[in-house]
Amino acid sequence: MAGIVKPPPDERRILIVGLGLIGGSLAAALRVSGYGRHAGRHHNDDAGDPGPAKHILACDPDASEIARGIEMGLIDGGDTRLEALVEGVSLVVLAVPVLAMEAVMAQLAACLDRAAPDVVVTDVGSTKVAIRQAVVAAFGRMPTNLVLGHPIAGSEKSGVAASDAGLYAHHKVILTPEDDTDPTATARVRALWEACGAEVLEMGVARHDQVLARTSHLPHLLAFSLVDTLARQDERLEIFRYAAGGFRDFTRIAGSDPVMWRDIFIANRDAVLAALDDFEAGVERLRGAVERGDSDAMLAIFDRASHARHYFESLLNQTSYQAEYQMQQHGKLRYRVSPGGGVTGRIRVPGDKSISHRSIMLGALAEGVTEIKGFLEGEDSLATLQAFREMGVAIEGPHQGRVTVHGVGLHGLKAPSGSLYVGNAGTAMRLFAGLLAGQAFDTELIGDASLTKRPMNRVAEPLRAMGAAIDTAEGGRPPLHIHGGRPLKGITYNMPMASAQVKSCLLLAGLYAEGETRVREPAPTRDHTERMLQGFGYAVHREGDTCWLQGGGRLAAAPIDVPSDISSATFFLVAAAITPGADLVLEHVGINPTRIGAINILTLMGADLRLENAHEVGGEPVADLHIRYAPLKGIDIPVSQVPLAIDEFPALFIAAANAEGTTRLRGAEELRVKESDRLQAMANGLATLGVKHVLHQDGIDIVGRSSGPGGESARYGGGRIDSLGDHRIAMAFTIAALRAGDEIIIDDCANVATSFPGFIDLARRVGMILEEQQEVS
Ligand SMILES: O=C(O)C1=C[C@@H](OP(=O)(O)O)[C@@H](O)[C@H](O)C1
Ligand SMILES: C=C(OP(=O)(O)O)C(=O)O
Repeated sequence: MAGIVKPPPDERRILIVGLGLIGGSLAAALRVSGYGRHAGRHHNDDAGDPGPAKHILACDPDASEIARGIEMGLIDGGDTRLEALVEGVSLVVLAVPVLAMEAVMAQLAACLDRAAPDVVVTDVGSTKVAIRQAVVAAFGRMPTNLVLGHPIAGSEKSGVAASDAGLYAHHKVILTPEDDTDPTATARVRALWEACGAEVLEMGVARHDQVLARTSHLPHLLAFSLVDTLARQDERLEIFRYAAGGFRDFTRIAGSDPVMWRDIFIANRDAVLAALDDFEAGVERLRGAVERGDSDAMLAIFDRASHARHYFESLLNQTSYQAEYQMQQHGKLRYRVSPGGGVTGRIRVPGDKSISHRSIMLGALAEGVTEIKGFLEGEDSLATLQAFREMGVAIEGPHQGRVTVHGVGLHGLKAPSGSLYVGNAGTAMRLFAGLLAGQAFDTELIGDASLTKRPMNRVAEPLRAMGAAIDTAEGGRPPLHIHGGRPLKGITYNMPMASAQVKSCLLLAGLYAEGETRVREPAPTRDHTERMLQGFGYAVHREGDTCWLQGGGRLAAAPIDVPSDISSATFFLVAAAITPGADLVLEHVGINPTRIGAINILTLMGADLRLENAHEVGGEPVADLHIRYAPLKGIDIPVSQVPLAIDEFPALFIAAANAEGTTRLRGAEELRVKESDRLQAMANGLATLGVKHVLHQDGIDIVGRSSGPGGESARYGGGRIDSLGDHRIAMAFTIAALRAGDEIIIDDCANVATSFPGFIDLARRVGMILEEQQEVS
C-alpha cells in the first residue's frame, strides 16, 4: 500500500523519453528511492556490493531540458536522439505528449533491438485506447513486454524544472496489461511506481479511458472553458481582480499545459463527449431549477453533491480513485490481526442499521421535516439515503450522524432517472420493494454482487398477491423491476419464515393498499417498522403473532434518535467475553426486546454482562452494556432466540469456540441466505483455525476448548480466512484473534463499511492489534 517505503526498482538502466514535469518527477522520485548514483535517504544496495552503476537517461527534443535535468542531478545523461540512448537499457518509460506517442513508438520499434534482451517498455499517457492503437501501428501487435500505464498525478506546472520527487507519493498509478502481457514485465513496471510511493492498480484500456474522461478530462475541459469564457467577456481581464477562492479552486487546472490537453481531447474524444453529454443534462436540470426558483430541487441537487463529495473524501482517503476501483475490484481490503490483545474501555459503536434505513424511508414518506440523530453513516444506509435523493427527496447531511429529511408525503416521490442502487443491503431491497410497489412510476432495484444472489421471491410473491407487478431475474434474484400504477389490496399473509424484512415490506406496501394488510410471523422478529410507524402517528395493531395496519393514512414527521447497533456491539461483547482481564462498557446500545438474542445467549453461556443506565429514546429502549471476562460454557441455543440474534451468530460462534463444551445451534437455516452462506463461511473459517465443529443444514455444533486454570492460553491457531465479502464474517474472525495462537489474516473486508464504519479504529482503541492492508496482487 502507498506509504510503505519500497525498495528502488531492480533495473540496470532506465530511459525516460520526454523530460518534462512527469518524466522529470519520475527521475526525481527514483533518486529519492535510492536508485542510481545519487542515492538518497533510503536503502538501495549500499550494504554489500553496490554492483554496476544504475543510470537514468533521458531523451528529449529540447537539449536544454536535458542539460537542466543533469544539472539538477535527476539524470545521468541524455540525448535528443533516441537511437543514441537505447543501448543496454532495461526499462523505457515514454513520457511524451499523447499525440507524439505514435512517432516515438515508431522510432523505438526501429531501435529497440539494441536495448537489453529483457527490456520492458511502459508509458505515462493520460489516455490508453489511442496509445494502444499507436503501439499496434508501430509494432504490428501489442508486444508482451510493453505495459501501458498512467500515473494519476500532475500539476498545472510543466517542464523539468518543476519536477517534484513527491508527485507520485500516495497517488494511484493505473496499469492496463493485456491478457498476454508478460507478468514479469507488469511486475517490473509495478515495482518502478511503488518505489516512487505510488499505489498501483490494474484495469482494461477502455475502462481506463471512460473513468478518466469523467474524473479528469471533463473537469479540465470545464475549467478551460470557464476561464476562457470569462476572459473573453472581459477583454481587460478586470473581472479576475474580484475573483475569490471559489473561482481559484475551480479553475486552477485551467493553467495546465495546452498542448498536452489538446492531445488528450483528441485522443479520448468519444469518452469525453459521452461524459460531456451527461454533464450538460445535469446542468440543464439545475438551470431549470434556478429558473423556476425551485428551492427543493436545488437543495436536492446541492445536498446530493455535497454529500457525495464528503462521502467520497472520507471513503477515498482524499484520493479520487479508490471508489471507482473498489467498486470494480470488490473487496480488496484485508485485515491482519495479531494474536492476543486486550479489551478494555468505554466505547460507542455506530447507529443501528435497521433503524437507520427505516428513518430515511419513513422520513421521506412523511409530511414535514424529520430530524434524525445517530444515523449510521455506513454504505448500506447511505445507499438508502441516496436512493431517496434520486426520487427527489431533499435530504441534508449526514453530518456526524445528523440527517434532515424534507418529507414529500406518501405520494410525493418522483420517478428516478435510472436504477436505484441499494448496495449490499437485503433490508433496503426488500423494504423498498414494498414501498415502491405502491408508487405511480416504474422502478428497478439493483444491488452489489452479494445482494444479487439473495432470494427476493419472499417479497415478490406476497406483493403480487396484493396486486403488485414485479419481475425478478431467474430464481427470484435481483434486479427487481417494479411496475408502478397498480392498485394494491390488503392481504393476510402467513410468513413462511421469521423475517422482519418481509413483514416490513408488506406493511410499507400496506400503506398504499386498500383495506387491511395483516402479517402473521412464525416467531417474533424485530419490530422497528411498527414502532417507527406509530411514532409517525400511523396506527399499527398487534395481537399475538399478527400485526396489521389500514391503508390510506398519512405519516407525520417526528424526530428520531437512532441507538447504537446491538449487532455491531455484539462483536465487542464477544471480544470482552472471551478475553481474560477484559472490562468494557458499550454505551447507548439499542436493547429492543426483539433484538436481544445475543445478550440472552451470552448470559446463558455464563458471560458477566450487565445492563446499566437503561432508558428509552424515541420509542426504542437503550442501555449501556457492561461486560467483564468470565469463563464461558457451551449451551444448546434456544430456538426461540434464533430470530432475535440472527445477525449476531458469526460473533456468537467465536464465543462458542472459546466456551467449555459444545454449543449447538438449530433452526437457523436463514443464515444460509445472508450476505454469504454464514453457516458455511463460519465453518470454513473455524476449520482453518482448527476449531472442531459439525455443520448441519440449519445450524452447527461447535466444540469449544477448555481453558484450564487462569484461561490465558490460546484456544486455537491462526490462519488465512476468506470472509467472502461478508462484513459480519470479517469482524467475527477479527475478534477471534484475541484467543488465537497465531496471526489471523482476513481477506475481502471492504464490506465492513456497510454496517460498521470505524470498526478497526474501535478495535484498536479497546486494545486489539491489527492493521488494514490493500491487496495488491
Ligand atoms: O429488517 C431488518 O432490518 C433486518 C432483518 C433481518 O433479516 P431477515 O428479515 O431476512 O431475517 C436481519 O438479518 C437484517 O440484518 C436486518
Ligand atoms: C443480513 C444483514 O443485512 P441485510 O439483510 O440488510 O443485507 C446483516 O447486516 O447482517
